[in-house]
Amino acid sequence: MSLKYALEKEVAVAAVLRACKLTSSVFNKLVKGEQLTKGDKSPVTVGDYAAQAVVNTILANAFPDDKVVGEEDSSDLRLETNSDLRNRVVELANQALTDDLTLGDNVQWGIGPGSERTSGELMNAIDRGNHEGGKVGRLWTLDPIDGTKGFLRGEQYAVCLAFLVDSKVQVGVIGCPNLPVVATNPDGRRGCLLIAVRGQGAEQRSLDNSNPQRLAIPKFKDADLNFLESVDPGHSSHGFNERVARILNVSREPTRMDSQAKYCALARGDGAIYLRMPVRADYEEKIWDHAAGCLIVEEAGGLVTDSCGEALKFGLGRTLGQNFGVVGAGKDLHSKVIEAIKRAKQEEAAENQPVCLLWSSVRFDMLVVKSILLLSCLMLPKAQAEKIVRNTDPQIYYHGRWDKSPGTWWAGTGFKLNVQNLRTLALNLGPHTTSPTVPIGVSLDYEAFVTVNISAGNNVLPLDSSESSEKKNTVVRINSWGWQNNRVNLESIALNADAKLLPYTPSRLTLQFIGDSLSAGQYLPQGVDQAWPFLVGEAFKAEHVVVAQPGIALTDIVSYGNPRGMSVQFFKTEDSGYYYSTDHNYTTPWDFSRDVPSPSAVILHLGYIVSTSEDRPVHYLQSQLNRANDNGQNVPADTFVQASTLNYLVFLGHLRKIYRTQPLLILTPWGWPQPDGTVGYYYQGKYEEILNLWKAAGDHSTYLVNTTGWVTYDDIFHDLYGAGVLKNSAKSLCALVLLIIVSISLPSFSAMDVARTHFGTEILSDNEDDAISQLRFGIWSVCFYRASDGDRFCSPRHHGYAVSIQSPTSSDTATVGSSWTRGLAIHPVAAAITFFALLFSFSTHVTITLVASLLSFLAALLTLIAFACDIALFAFAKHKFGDLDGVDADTDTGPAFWLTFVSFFLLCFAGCTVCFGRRRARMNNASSSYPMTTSSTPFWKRLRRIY
Ligand SMILES: Nc1ncnc2c1ncn2[C@@H]1O[C@H](COP(=O)(O)O)[C@@H](OP(=O)(O)O)[C@H]1O
Ligand SMILES: [Mg+2]
Repeated sequence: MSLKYALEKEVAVAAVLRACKLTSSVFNKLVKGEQLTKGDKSPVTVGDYAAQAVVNTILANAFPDDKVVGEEDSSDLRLETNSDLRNRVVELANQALTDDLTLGDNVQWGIGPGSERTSGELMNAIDRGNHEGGKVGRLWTLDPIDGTKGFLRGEQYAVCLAFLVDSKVQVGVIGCPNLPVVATNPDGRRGCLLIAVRGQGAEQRSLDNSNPQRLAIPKFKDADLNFLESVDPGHSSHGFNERVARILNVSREPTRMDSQAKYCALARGDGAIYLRMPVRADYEEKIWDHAAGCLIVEEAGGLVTDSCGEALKFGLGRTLGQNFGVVGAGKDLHSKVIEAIKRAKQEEAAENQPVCLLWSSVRFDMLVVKSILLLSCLMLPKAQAEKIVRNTDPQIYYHGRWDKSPGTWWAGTGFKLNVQNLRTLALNLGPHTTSPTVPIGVSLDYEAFVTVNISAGNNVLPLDSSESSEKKNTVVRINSWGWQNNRVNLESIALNADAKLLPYTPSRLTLQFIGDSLSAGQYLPQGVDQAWPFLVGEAFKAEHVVVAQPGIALTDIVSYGNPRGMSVQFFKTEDSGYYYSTDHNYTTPWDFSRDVPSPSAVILHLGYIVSTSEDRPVHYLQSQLNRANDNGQNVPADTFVQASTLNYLVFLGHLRKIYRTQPLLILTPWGWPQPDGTVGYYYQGKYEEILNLWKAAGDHSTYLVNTTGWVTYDDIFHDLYGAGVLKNSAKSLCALVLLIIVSISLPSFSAMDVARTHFGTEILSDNEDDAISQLRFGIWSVCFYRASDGDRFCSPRHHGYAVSIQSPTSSDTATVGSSWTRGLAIHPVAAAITFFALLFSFSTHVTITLVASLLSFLAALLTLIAFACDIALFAFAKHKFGDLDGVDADTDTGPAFWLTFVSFFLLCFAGCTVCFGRRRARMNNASSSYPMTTSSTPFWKRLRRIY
């Protein structure tokens, strides 16, 4: 019978010893050029690669089914430009693998003379370390050279290998080629091997695998306490350690060394406390940097946790996720350190108060000043420390497509949070954030989205915390709404310290939309947040993902600046840039497994962008605005459906591989409405053809949604191209011209009379000596036509004129007094108001167009009153002259009468167009809240509207 994990321990020891021999030999011979800089700016040498190749080769032979999480991967090494480096790695690895067998070695582990591997085999061996880790099963984690910077300086580094079962470390082996065997004799023999198996204790051997010694952490007297910390201040906060040291009365200087050699030193009692507090909020500790050391310390009688006292979580993947900081110490001391860390955090928060900062900077000899400042500092409410939520926190509910940076990709991409006791919220954004700002929509508790502009760095969102009450939950929804080139590179989220992040419960209905500019919300004041897919998603209270971009074609062609069509872009993107940046390449497949929950239905609206110009007539406004290139990409209908490699049917096929059972809803494009009310449809009949072919291929959960007649001219062009504004302004303009002509009236325009009377008999008027045959009523004067020669004579221009007619047979007279003509002056007033309505109607601002609308209605009302005056004058004159003795009079309405009538209707229509015709206004209504939250009454009613 053998002890548990004896074989794993033996294999790990053999592998680490060979790797140590390799790395020690390489150090002395390392030449310029034998090192690379990784993406995270950390160095990696031929030693790191070769050591990983050796250890992984041994593990693959001994335990072929075991998974490995290793620090390095071979992608850089495989590049042709790095062939020298690769050859060197192969040479070093083969030297180590073929070295003679020593005691305990087994030839079946792929070692010993004759065990050379090819370059390809060794590269593959390195990449066996690419496993993502996880909670269950057997797993190894390897850091081939931990503390690479120390290694390059010739100081401490370590080869670290740990074996885990179901995320618990069972075996840990660390080789430290430069660690003195006895700490008190730093110039003595160097090279230690530390080994621990869970439940079996920890031991140290020398690097020739001899001289085993059991390890036990000693009890430290207060005076002997000291810290073990990283050399690199970018890896662990030296300042915070100093603060904790002060609280614990630690007087000894900290021991700084690179790598997990610190854990070894702790397990041997060379130092008392391992403390590693994060410097960067977004950095997550890697499992290979802690697993082996953690077990060695624990088996030596110590405890390793995060800075809150929580166990380190090795089952989350390649990192420790949310574990914040790492603390290791003997069991008795550990709880004191955690307590001291807590106090240090509070102190740090309090010192963020300016008064406290002042206090700490005043010299001690200014005792009075210092005392006053201290008192004020203590009396001030404690500054709120922040709770930093990293972008990898599983409680962040991401939606849409995020690239690796991580950055939002398509419009509408964002995240949701469910926060208890929320008071402050700041977004820390990385350098990939679009400059200078990105507009985001923010909605609290399903209220309407409000726009906030944010940029790289720290962005405090303007929440109104006045209504805060403890223990309430707030659902925060945030998304980037810009329809193009708007990326939010989320590094972390800062909440008030006492806020608690809870899981967000997504709606059971999730809709995936795929579309183009109309779906992306191009030109809408709030982009995709006002576009149809977003509104549909909101109306259904669904989670929704919009994958849409202006000008995007279905087929793989260059289209309006998009180098690839949707049939490529839907599935792939690059990971750290946008089209307009140089690193755009569409090579990284999207990870669809992150779509949780996966969509209940997929809704497609594609086709317009690629259609032929015959199918889609150039619309009225386009021709007006001379947008010459916007007449389709001329993809023939048959190609669109089938025949080329990236067409609708192939696209559906690719979609089906991801969305195996979900209904696919194919919307026929809305069509292109013309001002005359007709709609130009394109690819007519082709969508039915697609569906039939698709069904014939065996798919029966795809449906056609025929949108014929759904969209009219007003729906599209009011807001998109300002057509509504033009149409509306045109009505006001016509009304204005008519009213001005009417207002000028007689005598300037002889035909612009409100009413006119023809006399069959020659009669006399007060105003004219000769007999007259006709008179015309204008706004400012009356004109007479002489019976003898037809000449015209007008009364002087006057506001409120009068006219009298005498009966030729009696002394009877008929008078139209000034009270009947005075009211006609309302015509120019209506014209003036119409002028202002016209001016305001050119604006696209909602409030101003509303004012334009009101002014149009006011002008219409005045025109109506003017028209009533016209009617009254006409009716009175007809009655008065008709009743006159012996007079044959025929009174009729004049052109001004009817122009006033037409102006009234034009103004009514102009007012209605602005008020009711705006698609934007309807969209705003449709985006009202969707109260599906589980929390009771929302307590943050809305964002403070200060932006
Ligand atoms: N910002 C950061 N914060 C904490 N640790 C970091 C870090 N950047 C890199 N590291 C890790 O710190 C390790 C070294 O730890 P130490 O500072 O204790 O020697 C590095 O291991 P490698 O040297 O294997 O890359 C690396 O994994
Ligand atoms: Mg490391």
